[in-house]
Amino acid sequence: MKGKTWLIPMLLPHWRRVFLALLLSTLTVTSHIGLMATAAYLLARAALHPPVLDLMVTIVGVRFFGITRAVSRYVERYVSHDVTFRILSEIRVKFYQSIEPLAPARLRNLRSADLLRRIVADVETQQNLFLRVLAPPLVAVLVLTGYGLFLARFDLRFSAILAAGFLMAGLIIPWIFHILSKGIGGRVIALKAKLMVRVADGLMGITELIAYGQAESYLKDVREINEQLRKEQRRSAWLSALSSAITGMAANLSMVLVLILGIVLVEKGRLSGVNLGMLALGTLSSFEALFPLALVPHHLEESRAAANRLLEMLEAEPAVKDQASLTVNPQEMSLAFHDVCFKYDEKAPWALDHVSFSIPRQGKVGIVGASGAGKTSVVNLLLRFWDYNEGRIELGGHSIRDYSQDEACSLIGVVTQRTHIFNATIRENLLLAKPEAGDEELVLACKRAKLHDFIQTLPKGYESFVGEGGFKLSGGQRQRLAIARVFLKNAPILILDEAMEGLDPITEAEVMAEVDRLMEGRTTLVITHHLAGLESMDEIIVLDQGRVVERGKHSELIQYPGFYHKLWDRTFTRRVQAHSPT
Ligand SMILES: Nc1ncnc2c1ncn2[C@@H]1O[C@H](COP(=O)(O)OP(=O)(O)OP(=O)(O)O)[C@@H](O)[C@H]1O
Repeated sequence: MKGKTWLIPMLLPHWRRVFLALLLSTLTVTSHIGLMATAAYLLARAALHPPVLDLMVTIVGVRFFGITRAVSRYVERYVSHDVTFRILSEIRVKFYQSIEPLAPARLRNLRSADLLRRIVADVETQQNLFLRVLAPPLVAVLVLTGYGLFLARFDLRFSAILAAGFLMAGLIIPWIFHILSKGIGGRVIALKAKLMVRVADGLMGITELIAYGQAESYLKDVREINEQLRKEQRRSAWLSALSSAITGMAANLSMVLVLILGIVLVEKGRLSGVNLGMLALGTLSSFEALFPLALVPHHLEESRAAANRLLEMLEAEPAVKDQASLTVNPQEMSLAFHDVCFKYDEKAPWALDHVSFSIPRQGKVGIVGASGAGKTSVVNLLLRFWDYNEGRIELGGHSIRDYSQDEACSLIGVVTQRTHIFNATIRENLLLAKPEAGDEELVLACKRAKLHDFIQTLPKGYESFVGEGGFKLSGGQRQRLAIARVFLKNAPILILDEAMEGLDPITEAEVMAEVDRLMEGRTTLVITHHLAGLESMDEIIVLDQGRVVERGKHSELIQYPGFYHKLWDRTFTRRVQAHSPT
């Protein structure tokens, strides 16, 4: 039910425009009735050859209604779409504000195509709720009342025929089709979303699909979903067309009944013959108000399904709830994990199991471990993407739960192997870290990250576009851009999460110097598979399946026959092999 009514509170602040749109819509239908009725009356009167002057008022009436109909239709479309688009833009903002706190924890389960569909198509579908669901019944009631009163002046039975026709075409027929089309709108929305996700996934993985010879079977899957969608849409179109046709029949039937009653009344001398055509055509054209009602069930079902998908996101609980914020002194930036336990969901195993370590202000700690050991989970907790289950995490002596996510993030600079580079200019990519930074600051940060000289060689310098995901940059340049961002942000805590992963040894050695500079004066957490550079760490934590299995300085750990020793051995042997002559 909520999916049907949720838009109403959003309409209330725009009640003036909504009311005006309803009035204009009623005026359009009324003008149509007026045009047909006066035209019929004019023909009937003209057939009796009265003096032309007697017809003048009716001629003016035909012109008046003709013009009013066109103008009011235009203004009505303008006003109703204006109010609808205002509401749509409010929904978009509201939706974005609601999903922002859900990122990334609650959004991970959604495919990007599905999320995109919710943001774009499901929001767009909401325009039908006012234009095609709420407005038409109200206009129909106003027209029924107005024209019904007009007919009552001639004979109450005309009004009764009109009311019966409206009841049939406006209530009974839509209700029957509502039952017949139950679930179709929801299925169409769900299938469209599924198709979009499937196509987007396939396009992104097209190389793998071709390489593994799976393109044809994938395409078959897409075709199947498409076929299901086509069947549902065909059924929906068939029902809509049938419902419109039956509504048309109800309109014609009402006109015929009015005509029959009119003829009887004319014969009895209780109605002038010139009014016959006017009453019949007026009745027929009053059904214009009812034609949109035939599609109300279809649009209602679709808007409800789309609204439910939006509400699912709007009402989702963020993984981390922001508490009242503290004011902290960034100079005091120490970091500590005390017996922290964390799992991604209730049934999952512990990703971190009683993990403890601490980094004093400007200290350096390294975390190593095999894939899946829980290294990135430590970062996820520090950035407040997720909340931990047990223990305590402290930033600058305060529980991290006392910080809002924004505050926690503002204290931490992160360089990861997956740093996202936006399809924008170098300047815009840098400003992400500090939107208010001036040119001098940007240049200084890039000089410190050893990126400035490269930027100078580009024809457009800082205004150069770097392409999607920064594809116009090399791996080393992308990492340098990430480092420049952190220099710009100048956060007191630094996290290097596999920052050197994927770089060749020469680039790695070059970038390492910039990373060392970045670490100076910052509380640093280094997460890595590579042991290079860990000699300078105050402490190294070795994680295995979420548990701390070894800890100590590099010089201590290589003495102990454990995971670190093995990893060191392997790294050392690889280095020797790489440098020995073949
Ligand atoms: N978003 C997630 N939802 C559910 N489980 C997750 C999620 N991210 C990680 N995990 C699980 O938590 C555990 C720890 O993962 P984590 O990413 O922290 O390991 P890692 O040491 O960083 O691995 P890698 O070096 O491969 O990045 C793994 O078992 C992983 O499957």
